[in-house]
Amino acid sequence: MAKKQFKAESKRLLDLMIHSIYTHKEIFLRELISNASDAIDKLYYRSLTENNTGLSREDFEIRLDINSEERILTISDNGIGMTREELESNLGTIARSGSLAFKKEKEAKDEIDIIGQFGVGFYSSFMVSSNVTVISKAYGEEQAYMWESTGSDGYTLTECDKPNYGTEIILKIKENHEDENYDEFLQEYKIRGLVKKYSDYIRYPIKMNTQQRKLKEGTEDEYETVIEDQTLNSMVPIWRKNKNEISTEEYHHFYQEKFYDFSDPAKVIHTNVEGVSTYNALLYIPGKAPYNYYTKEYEKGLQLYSSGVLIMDKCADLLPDYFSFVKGLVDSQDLSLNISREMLQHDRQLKAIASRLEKKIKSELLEMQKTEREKYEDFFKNFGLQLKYGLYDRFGANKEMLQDLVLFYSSTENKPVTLSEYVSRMKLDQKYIYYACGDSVERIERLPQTEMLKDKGFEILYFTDDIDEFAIRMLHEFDGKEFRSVSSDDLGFEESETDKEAARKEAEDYQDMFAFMKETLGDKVSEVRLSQRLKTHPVCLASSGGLSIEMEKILNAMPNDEKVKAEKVLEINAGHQVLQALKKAYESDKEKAGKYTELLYNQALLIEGVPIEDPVAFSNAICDLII
Ligand SMILES: Nc1ncnc2c1ncn2[C@@H]1O[C@H](COP(=O)(O)OP(=O)(O)OP(=O)(O)O)[C@@H](O)[C@H]1O
Repeated sequence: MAKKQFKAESKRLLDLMIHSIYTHKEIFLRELISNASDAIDKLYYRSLTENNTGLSREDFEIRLDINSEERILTISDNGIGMTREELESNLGTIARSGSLAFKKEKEAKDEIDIIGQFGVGFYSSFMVSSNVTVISKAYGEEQAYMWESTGSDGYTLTECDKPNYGTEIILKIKENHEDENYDEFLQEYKIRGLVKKYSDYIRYPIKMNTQQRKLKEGTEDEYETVIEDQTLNSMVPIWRKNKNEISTEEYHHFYQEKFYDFSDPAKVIHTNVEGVSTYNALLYIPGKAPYNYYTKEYEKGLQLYSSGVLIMDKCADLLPDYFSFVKGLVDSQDLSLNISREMLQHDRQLKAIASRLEKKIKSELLEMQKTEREKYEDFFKNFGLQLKYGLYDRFGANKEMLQDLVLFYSSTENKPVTLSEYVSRMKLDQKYIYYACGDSVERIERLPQTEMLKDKGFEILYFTDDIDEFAIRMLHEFDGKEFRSVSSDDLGFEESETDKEAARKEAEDYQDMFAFMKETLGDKVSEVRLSQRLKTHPVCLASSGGLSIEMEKILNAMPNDEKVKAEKVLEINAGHQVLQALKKAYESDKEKAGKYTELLYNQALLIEGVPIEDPVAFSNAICDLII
């Protein structure tokens, strides 16, 4: 059976394409400039492969011209141009890319950087123009041609005059519309901004006659407007330069301009990778956390460039959440872009790049931790919380990546330390990595629960952020050592048999009294017992379940109705006189013993920073004692 060709209503197809591919009208300029750059690249390629062209790289340029009265914007280039047939096939056939064909035919060469591949970019000009005229003369040809279309009812192709080879795209910009402002595409300021945004790193100069206010010659305070030919683009991207050609100031200046920060970055990471995925990346770790960093408004992501053209301003997939503070950009020729160049078709290459960047960021941070400790501590003050959220996130799946980067304040070093530094200092008889939780270092410093551990010379990590204990629970252990809260049931002390026996006997002596105290407190505590961890303080609270008292405090402060309850144990210091006073009261006056019990329990809550249930009753009980 004879095969039939698909038929397409080209007018409808064009309309559909113009209005559905791109989300931002302004990208038409990026597309036309990219085409001009491709055309120049093709001619430049020819000059490299043919000896007698007499062309050199400096001869090439792209020009923009605004005629706001006539509503005309012109983009011209002195590239390879198009013959009649090429105009017909390239601009008369939707989705035919002469550039892709060229690239395939010539195979990639270092000096050229062809951008076009889908054969649709040109038509984006109809998003902003009521009429598009293309005047083109192919290099080496005598005759120039004019292609003209309104984008809806076909095109005309006629002979015309054009002195030099190259192409001119003349756009008749649409009239303003109720909800569309087209006038802006006739404003020098806007056009200059668009070139900077999307086409700053096109490798040929993009020139425009611009109006400049200048001091009138021979005067001191008279100004005049002069027309000056200006190159609008930077051309050579800083990240494609050799590292040793770039000064720290240059790196910092670029950062401040591009990412709107007043302060210098804490670290610059510049990497050029070749291999399975080839890319350049220039990353910065900010010196200060942006004011909205820990809010929902903060958007993470790196700028993504393909062959020097901006594809995406904030590509979130390039950064994991825990490194969301990193700013910067990635430039790669290997990306499979979708037709609008607004997204990536499938993210395999992107994933590969992201995973390498992640490792690079980690190794640079570790290096900073090792060689520039103060700077690292500053960095951690800014972004440490995010790293700790990262540890907690996804049930600790990022443990390997993050556990070496976190710092906690140390009771013995009096400064933030890493987990491996802690482990390296652990005593021979020390079973666990100890930690204590509280609102501030000063407050934890005074916690009775830390007394015995400190006395034995054990180091304690102070957890002052709400997330700390949750994050560490996800870690479970570090370097084979489990974490233990100073308030937990078992602190892992090695006790001799005689000590154990003495403790057992002592506990037996108070068994009945503790049962009485437990009964008095009801389900507020799960047990009353002698303490292993106190030295001078009379009482403290310990927790015996999976949920610590600190976690209870944090979870209950969250804005939801579900309240949780940690299992609390009231511990009494065996060496404190209060125990004898209690015993005396228990034996002679049960009512008094009951009051003492309530008082001690409330005291323990206060020390812990947990609000007491009935402050009035508590203060009355103290008054009763005084009277
Ligand atoms: N200024 C120009 N000079 C020479 N040829 C051009 C010019 N502009 C467009 N062309 C030709 O027209 C073809 C179609 O252009 P169009 O912008 O629609 O697609 P493309 O650039 O190939 O691909 P993409 O859709 O990815 O941009 C190009 O491939 C190129 O061969």
